[in-house]
Amino acid sequence: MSEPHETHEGTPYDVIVLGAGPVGQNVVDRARAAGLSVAVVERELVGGECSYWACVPSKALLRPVIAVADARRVEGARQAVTGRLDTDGVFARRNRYVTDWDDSGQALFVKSIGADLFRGHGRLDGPRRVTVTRDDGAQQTLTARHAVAIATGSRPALPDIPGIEEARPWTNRHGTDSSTVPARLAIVGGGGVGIEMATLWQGLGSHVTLLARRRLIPRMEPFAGELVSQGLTEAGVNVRIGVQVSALRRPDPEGPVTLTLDDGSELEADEVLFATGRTPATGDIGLDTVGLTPGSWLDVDTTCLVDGVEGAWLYALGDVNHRALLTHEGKYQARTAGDAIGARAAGRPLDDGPWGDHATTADQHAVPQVFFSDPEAAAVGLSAQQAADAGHRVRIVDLDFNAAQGANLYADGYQGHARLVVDLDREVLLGATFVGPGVSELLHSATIAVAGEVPLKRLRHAIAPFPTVSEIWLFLLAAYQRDQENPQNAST
Ligand SMILES: Cc1cc2nc3c(=O)[nH]c(=O)nc-3n(C[C@H](O)[C@H](O)[C@H](O)COP(=O)(O)OP(=O)(O)OC[C@H]3O[C@@H](n4cnc5c(N)ncnc54)[C@H](O)[C@@H]3O)c2cc1C
Ligand SMILES: NC(=O)c1ccc[n+]([C@@H]2O[C@H](COP(=O)([O-])OP(=O)(O)OC[C@H]3O[C@@H](n4cnc5c(N)ncnc54)[C@H](O)[C@@H]3O)[C@@H](O)[C@H]2O)c1
Repeated sequence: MSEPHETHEGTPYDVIVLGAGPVGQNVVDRARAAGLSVAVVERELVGGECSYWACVPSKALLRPVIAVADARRVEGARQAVTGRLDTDGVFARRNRYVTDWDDSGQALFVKSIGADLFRGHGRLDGPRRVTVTRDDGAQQTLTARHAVAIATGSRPALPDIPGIEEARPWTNRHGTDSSTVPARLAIVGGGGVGIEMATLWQGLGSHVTLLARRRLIPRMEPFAGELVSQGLTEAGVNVRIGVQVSALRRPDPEGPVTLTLDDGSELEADEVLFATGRTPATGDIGLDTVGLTPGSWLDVDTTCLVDGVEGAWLYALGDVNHRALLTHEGKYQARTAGDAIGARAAGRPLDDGPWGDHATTADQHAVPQVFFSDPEAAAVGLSAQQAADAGHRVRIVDLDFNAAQGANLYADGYQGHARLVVDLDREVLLGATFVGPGVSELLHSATIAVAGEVPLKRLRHAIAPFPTVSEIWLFLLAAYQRDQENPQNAST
């Protein structure tokens, strides 16, 4: 296998990666660790959406909002919170975390692991070939001996509503890079982006109206959306569920935007932010040259090889395969596929059975997700409904946090709710959901229990330290045991 720095125009690389977001960089890293030469193509910033306009800036902006809300829940600390958030300080902190949208540090990392970075727009040009078009129009063709990995991510999906262009809506981009606080912000969409943006912009001083056509964060247990809606309302957000936007107008580009809702009413705001889902960034990457449909999500097998492409050379990782649009899931796929690429290139047998080194089994069973709203909502595995739909015989264990003695030292009047979904046939966890302040750090324990299929009989020996939020486990497992002893009182 060749050393990357000996590579020159015309000499094939072992692997070409399209997109240097978190997912692209992880597959580069694993392929390099396998001794393969790697070229990575990036058209914008090395680090991707996650580093500059999604996970990192949103969490950097949310943290001060949540820190103040947490202090207000503690007698003695509450009295010290006397002013408003210093928005200049909050934006300066965000700017540090996104390194002022300068990607030289991440570019240096890519080069430091021995990959060649090509700046420009990458497109497939038939099997194992990629053309790179630079901003100045210059083109270069790269070829791959073993694999091409597509990690081009996703873009905001905007609905086709009259007036949407004229309204110049914010998406996750301005929602995370703005350094001005709109006096009135309308947010359309009640998924993860919608609730996090509502939490942070209301916290920074905007009057936010959140418009959702159905319940909030619908992929989690229904109580998660209800508690988040309650928290947003208490923070001052106008949460409107069951409404749709039917038209927008903004005749003066510098003036307010007016939303017409499907009940005939109108809403005026200084900015409108659309958080209505994502579309794959696969529209202009040459998919047609390898028999695939441009603009489609890419279905993959357990090693992340794209379905329907001959020769085991094309991989799709991260948002583009639509398995779970989360950075940590994409990075897991990238580590797994990177190792599979290495094994295939070396002619070694694959370990791609369930939970094998070259299988992304957790994508099907144990996807953890945290929404950093106030309260936080954290879940892994199946909801009760998903478990029932999948035909499992389940027991549901519910707990209000005020019953969890050790946990409630965390905040005065500590509020929240947890649910376990137990597979009664195997007595293992299928899923867990926690909603409340500080629960994000609780989730990994549940992920271990779900991915490890830890028997509940053994889980009760995993002792939670007193007095921590983890004592929620103690009360959940005790409730399960009580239900087993008195099944007539239990929820199934
Ligand atoms: C507001 C917001 C908050 C989020 N918060 C979280 C969170 O807290 N935790 C979490 O896990 N997930 C979060 N997500 C989801 C997360 O951002 C994505 O799952 C993640 O960015 C996917 O990584 P990726 O590498 O697949 O794609 P991206 O991060 O989108 O990176 C893709 C890269 O490919 C490049 N590219 C695209 N096309 C080409 C081409 N043709 N040629 C060359 N380069 C190309 C792009 O420029 C980009 O740099 C959030 C999303 C949003 C919108
Ligand atoms: N902390 C995190 O992990 C985090 C935070 C934010 C986003 N994300 C991920 O990023 C991805 C994108 O998030 P998102 O919130 O944009 O998408 P989403 O798919 O989670 O939610 C979009 C919401 O918009 C609604 N919607 C769609 N079209 C609409 C329309 N025309 N009018 C009104 N509502 C409409 C949908 O019903 C849905 O509830 C998600 O997969 C999410 O998990 C993760």
